[in-house]
Amino acid sequence: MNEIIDTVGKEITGVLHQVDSESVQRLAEELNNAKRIFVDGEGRTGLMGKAFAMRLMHAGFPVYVVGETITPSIAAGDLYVALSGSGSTGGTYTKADKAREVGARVAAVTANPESPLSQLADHAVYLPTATKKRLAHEPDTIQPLGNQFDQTLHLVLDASIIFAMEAFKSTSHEELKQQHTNLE
Ligand SMILES: O=C([C@H](O)CO)[C@H](O)[C@H](O)COP(=O)(O)O
Repeated sequence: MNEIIDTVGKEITGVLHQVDSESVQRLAEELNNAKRIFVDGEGRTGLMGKAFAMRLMHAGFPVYVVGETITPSIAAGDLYVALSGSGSTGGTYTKADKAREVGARVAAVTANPESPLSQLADHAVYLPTATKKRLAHEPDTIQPLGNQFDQTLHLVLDASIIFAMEAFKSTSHEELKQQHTNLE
């Protein structure tokens, strides 16, 4: 068991060292410049998106998760954050396309820089990880399906919030705590 935990940790550390930090910094700038932020992704990728959206809300960003009951329509000046390891998931691509059509900006986080989503996005962060597709350029992994992408996604998105908080908001831990639900 120790060996598995150790290998998973090494996989993620290795990938994180290859992420272009400037592209993550630019994502943080996109978050800060957006009128409102709409986070989207399917399956486990979408679950990482929900964790990201929750923390953005605590940090004071106007954010929605696409598909949730009270999410309004997207408009010009907003940012659609499209999360997809493959970059080819139909629903995410179609919604990104729609978001651009109405004048919103699109930021993608994906493991495939050649994917349709990467081509469409105004800004893309590339995570050089293994996905469920197991494409030729993807690294080896002991983990199933898109675990390596999902884990890296979670850490990189959290890092982008920390950067945005430090650079643009100076939000204190106490302020974040104030935003945390008190209905639990
Ligand atoms: O749920 C998923 C699957 O378990 C892979 O780990 C994916 O996140 C879902 O299928 C969406 O795929 P991508 O758009 O390629 O991230």
